[in-house]
Amino acid sequence: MTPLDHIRNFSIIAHIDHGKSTLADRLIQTTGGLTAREMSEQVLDNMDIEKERGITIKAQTVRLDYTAKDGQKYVLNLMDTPGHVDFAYEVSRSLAACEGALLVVDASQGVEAQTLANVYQSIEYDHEIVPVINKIDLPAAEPEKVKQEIEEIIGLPADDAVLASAKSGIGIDDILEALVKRIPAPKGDINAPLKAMLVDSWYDPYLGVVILVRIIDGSLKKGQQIRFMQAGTTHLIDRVGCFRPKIEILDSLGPGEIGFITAQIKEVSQTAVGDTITDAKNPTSTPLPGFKQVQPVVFCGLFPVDAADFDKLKESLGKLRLNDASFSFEAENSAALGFGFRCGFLGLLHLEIIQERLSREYDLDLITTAPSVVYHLNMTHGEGSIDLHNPADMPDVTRIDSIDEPWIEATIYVPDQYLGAVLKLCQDRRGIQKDMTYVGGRVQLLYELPLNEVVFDFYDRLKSISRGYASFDYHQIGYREGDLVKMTIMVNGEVVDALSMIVHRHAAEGRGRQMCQRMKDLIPRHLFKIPIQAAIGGKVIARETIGAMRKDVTAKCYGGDISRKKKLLEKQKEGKKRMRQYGSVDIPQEAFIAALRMGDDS
Ligand SMILES: Nc1nc2c(ncn2[C@@H]2O[C@H](COP(=O)(O)OP(=O)(O)OP(=O)(O)O)[C@@H](O)[C@H]2O)c(=O)[nH]1
Repeated sequence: MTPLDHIRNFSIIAHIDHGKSTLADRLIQTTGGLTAREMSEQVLDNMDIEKERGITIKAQTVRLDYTAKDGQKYVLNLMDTPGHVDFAYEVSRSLAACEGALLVVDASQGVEAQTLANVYQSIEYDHEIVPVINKIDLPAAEPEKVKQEIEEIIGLPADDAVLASAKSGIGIDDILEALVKRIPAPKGDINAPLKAMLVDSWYDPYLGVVILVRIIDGSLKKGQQIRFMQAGTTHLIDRVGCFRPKIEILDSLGPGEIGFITAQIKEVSQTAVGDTITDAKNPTSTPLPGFKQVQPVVFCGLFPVDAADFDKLKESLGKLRLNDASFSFEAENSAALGFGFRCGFLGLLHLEIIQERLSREYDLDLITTAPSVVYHLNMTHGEGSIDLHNPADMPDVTRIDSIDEPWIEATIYVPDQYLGAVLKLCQDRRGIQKDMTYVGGRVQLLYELPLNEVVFDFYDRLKSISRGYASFDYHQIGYREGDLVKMTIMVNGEVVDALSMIVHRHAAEGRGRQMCQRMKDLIPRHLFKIPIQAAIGGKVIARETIGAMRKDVTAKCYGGDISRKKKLLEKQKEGKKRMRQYGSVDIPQEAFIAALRMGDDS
């Protein structure tokens, strides 16, 4: 156990790509957590996808030993935090376990939307914040300008900001000293009953469920009976340890310390993040406030391209959920796509990551239906209100009084040469401008937007119209009534349930036309005409027709017998009739995928 005044708990907060993971690696290397040889690039990002995309998904904690210039030995607990908006809740829980934060800002980019969102959270937790201006090795670095931005935009003094390059190792010692000197030591009472925060948990194939804890009071050791206060369950601790980043087993964890425990727990779902862990026999009387439960906000259907893969998909989703309690799935049946699952995600990136892991790690070929948000339907005839997760399930309009949709408040930073395009994008997406401020050569925009307009492709569009320079962050601000309708797509008179979507009435026609055109290009000609229609209720708002392909059955009978020719033509007609009768149109899988991939030209 480390004495309280020799512990420092901190997280690193930054906008995506400003160098958090590189800095974390450098700190681990400098304090001897890993030798240079062991140091594979970015050890904290340990999932393949994280490495490839260069983003951090799961927050990790590493214990560092540091002998400061004052000759004292300190234990520094570093919590890595993810940078993407979809995972903002993980930032929040890591911050709750610390007393301070390193605020990393890229010297060539300056303060970005996420820097701001994260730093405000950190301020809410009363953290001591140490600004670090990273990447000063870059020729485009402008540390003085960035200091000014930190002061003007965030309102933090930046005189003593540390200038650093995580890549070339400049300023690393200064950062370590600043951590010891400026971040306060944790408080706690070893003699009080155990009180610890369940910070995070994940499934490890060798250890079972691993629980990351921050001890407030008391201590934790092997063989101790603990109770999760919120869940009301009791468990026997079988391991106590920390990450350096390699696992190290410890005798115990004391106040102020961060480490992990295992207690033969089989599923992550049994461990609620934010729960208070206490001693089963001598419990604390005051549990921690806990965290808000995260709710999936974006839903879509996942269907196997090959129907035989259904069981495999089910099993794979179950495995993924073991480690990610924030996504949900339940079986769904679509007339167009067969058996699949309706899945809920924290955002589009989360959706893409799960989708990619399913195809890469589990070798599954999938069709994803259009992502949708959760609508509140206020029903007539005293039926109350219901949550709609799947547009295909929308009840008859006569039973619906009004529809509420989720709204967000978005902060966008954009260099002023792209301002016009960004304003237009926000306007097109029904945005309401709340504020616009100039900071240096950039503009900070505050917009209220319906989430439904953002989930499709807003982020991608924003990046492409600003050549990657705009940054974006958002949080939900509640539900508002909207003039929303369900649009269905009919192919040959039959509703294709997988293509149903909820849209704003004014956008319906445009979207409908676009869908019909895409389907027209993608469905091959058949022996009969195929109308493709977009409709609201019974009313068709857009229509395309795929012309019939006339198979030249008579081609083979050159010359000769007219009666034989006639007979063949008759037969062909019959065939046509049968096709029409069944109403069966072969829609290739690519058609769904392409039709659902709106955006490229919307
Ligand atoms: N030139 C230079 N490049 C750096 C420095 N620090 C990080 N980088 C590079 O910047 C890119 C982003 O760094 P990461 O450490 O992955 O950024 P991050 O903030 O952890 O990103 P997320 O994990 O996605 O939130 C990488 O290509 C790094 O090699 C630096 O000091 N100088």
